[in-house]
Amino acid sequence: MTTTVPLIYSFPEFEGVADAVADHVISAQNLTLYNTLDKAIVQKLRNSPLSTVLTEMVSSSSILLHSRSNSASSKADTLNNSTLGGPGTPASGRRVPKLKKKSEVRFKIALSGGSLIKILHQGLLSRESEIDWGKWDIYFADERLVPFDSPDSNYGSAKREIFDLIQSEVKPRVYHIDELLIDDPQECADSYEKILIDNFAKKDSVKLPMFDLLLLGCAPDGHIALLFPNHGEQLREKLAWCMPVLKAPMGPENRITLSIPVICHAHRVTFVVEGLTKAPIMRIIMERPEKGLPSSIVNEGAAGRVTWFVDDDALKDCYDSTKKKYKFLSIDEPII
Ligand SMILES: O=C(O)[C@H](O)[C@@H](O)[C@H](O)[C@H](O)COP(=O)(O)O
Repeated sequence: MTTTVPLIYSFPEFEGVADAVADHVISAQNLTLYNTLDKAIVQKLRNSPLSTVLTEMVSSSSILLHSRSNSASSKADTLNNSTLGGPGTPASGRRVPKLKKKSEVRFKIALSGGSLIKILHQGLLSRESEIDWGKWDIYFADERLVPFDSPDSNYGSAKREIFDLIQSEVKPRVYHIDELLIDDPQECADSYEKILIDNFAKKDSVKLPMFDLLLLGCAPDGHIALLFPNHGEQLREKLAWCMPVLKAPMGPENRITLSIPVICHAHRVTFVVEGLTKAPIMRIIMERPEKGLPSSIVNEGAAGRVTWFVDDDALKDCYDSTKKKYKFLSIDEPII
C-alpha cells in the first residue's frame, strides 16, 4: 500500500463541519481561479479588470496552479503580493504584455448527494461574497435516475437547497443528467459522459476529465458516489468516465456514477462523513485498506490529494493507534 495517507480533519461534534467544508471549497476555488489562498489578493484580483490576464499569466507561467500539491506546498504556491505592483505592472516593473485571450479559467467541481447537499447549503450560502458563482461549473459525481422533483434526485435536491437560493445575479453553470433518459440507464450514462467529453476534452484529447474538486460522502455500506463494495466489475472499470448502476441495493434502483479513474484523477478528492452509523465502515476504511473498499481505492489512487472531514462519532470504532497513523489536523491548519 502507499505510504501517503489522507489528511483527516476531525471534529468533536458535527457542528463546524459545514463551515470547514465551505472553507475548503472556497480555498479550492481561490487556488484554481487566482492561484492564491490570500484573501486580500483574491479580492484585488476579483475587482481588477486585469484579473483574467493576471490569472492566466500565472497559470501559463506556473505549473503550480494545478500542481498536485499537498497542503504545505499549496500554501507556499500562493501568488506573490509583488505580482500586484499596480495595474498592468508585474513584480519586474514592466507592463503586462498584451496576452492573447485564452479560454476562461473555471472552477470545476462535482458533488455527490445525501447529507453533503445540506452541508453545502449550510456552509456556502452564507459566504456568497467569497464565491465567484459565475466561474463555477458544477457536475454530479452520481445521480439517481428519478424525476428532478423527486426528493431522491441529487440534482433536484441541490437545485432546491443550493442553486435556487443563490442571491448573486451571476449563476454557476450546472451540468445535470438528461431527465428524459431516466428510464434508460446506459443511455443516460452515455449522455452524461458526452457532456463531460464536450467540456473537458473538446479541444485537446484527454484521457480523463480533471475536476478541481470532487466532494463525496460515504454510506454505512461503504459506497461512494454510486460505486458499491464488492461490485468488482464496476470498481475495475478503466475506460468509461460515467457508468450506469443497475439494481442498487437500496433506494432508487437505477443510477449513474463517475468511475474510479475519473474520481482518482481529480485535483482534490474530499470525503465528508459523519455520525455513529458510519463508525463500523470508517474503521474498515482506516484500518483495513487491503479490503479494497471504494474509498480505500481512492485513498490509494489519489494519494496526496485526498482529504476527509469527519466527526468523532464516525471515528468512534477506530483505534487510537490508527488515528495516529493518519494525518489528523486541527482546524487551525490550512484547509486545502
Ligand atoms: O446518491 C447517493 O447515494 C450518494 O451520492 C452517495 O454516494 C452518498 O454520498 C452516500 O450515500 C452518503 O450519504 P450520506 O452523507 O447522506 O450518508
